[in-house]
Amino acid sequence: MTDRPPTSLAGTDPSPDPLVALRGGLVVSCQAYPGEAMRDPRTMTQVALAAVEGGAVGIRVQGIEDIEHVTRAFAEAGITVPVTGLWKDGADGVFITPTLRHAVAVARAGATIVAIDGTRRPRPDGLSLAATVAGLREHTSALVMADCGSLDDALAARDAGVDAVGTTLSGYTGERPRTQGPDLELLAQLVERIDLPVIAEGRVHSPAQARTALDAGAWAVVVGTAITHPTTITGWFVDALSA
Ligand SMILES: CC(=O)N[C@H](C=O)[C@@H](O)[C@H](O)[C@H](O)COP(=O)(O)O
Repeated sequence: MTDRPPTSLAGTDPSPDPLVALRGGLVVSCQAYPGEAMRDPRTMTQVALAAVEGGAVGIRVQGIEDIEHVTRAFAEAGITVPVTGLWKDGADGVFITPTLRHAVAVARAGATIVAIDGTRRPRPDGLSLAATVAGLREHTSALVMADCGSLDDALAARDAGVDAVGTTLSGYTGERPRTQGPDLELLAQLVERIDLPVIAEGRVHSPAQARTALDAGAWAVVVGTAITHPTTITGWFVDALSA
């Protein structure tokens, strides 16, 4: 791994198209879970700012308060790095920005890209994915990323009119095995079949894996846990020492 100088905080990418700004780069997902020590919008904002200092071309943030906080801080600092927002409601089934109401709230909180559940499972509000995307476009100018768990999900999401698809839910919906690292097989399928930006996300745990995902055709690579979740990272080391 080479050391690289920190990127200037101001205006890291002037591109008006958020997806173009992400191309070929690293998106850092900054999330802390309910009850955790770091679950505080100020903390997640500091983590997001640190990730931008390190060269992230995009940030992914969960929860309305965190999205508001991060986007406000970025605006104040003149940072134009796109923020992908999501709202997790619940912990199983369709829980990543599950309804149109959640999606609109995420966009209104300041996200330029809204990540929504992009699976073929029934949504809690009864709307189809296509109706959700259409509704979001009617109310906001945000782009839509579909968090998918399989090729069939991504094909359906493309047909529903999303702007990008991600491998985010691979290994979590029962359609794909939960691979040790990123699901490179699914990534390759999506790159081959889907004529939209394909974002590699989920279990990218090392720079080498991120590089491999990009070389496999990913538009951008999202890393969460391995950069921003110290409890899990600590556990990796503790496990290694106690093995
Ligand atoms: C399945 C699910 O709920 N994924 C969530 C989606 O936002 C996050 O918990 C993940 O941290 C994120 O996708 C990044 O992945 P990883 O932390 O593995 O780098």
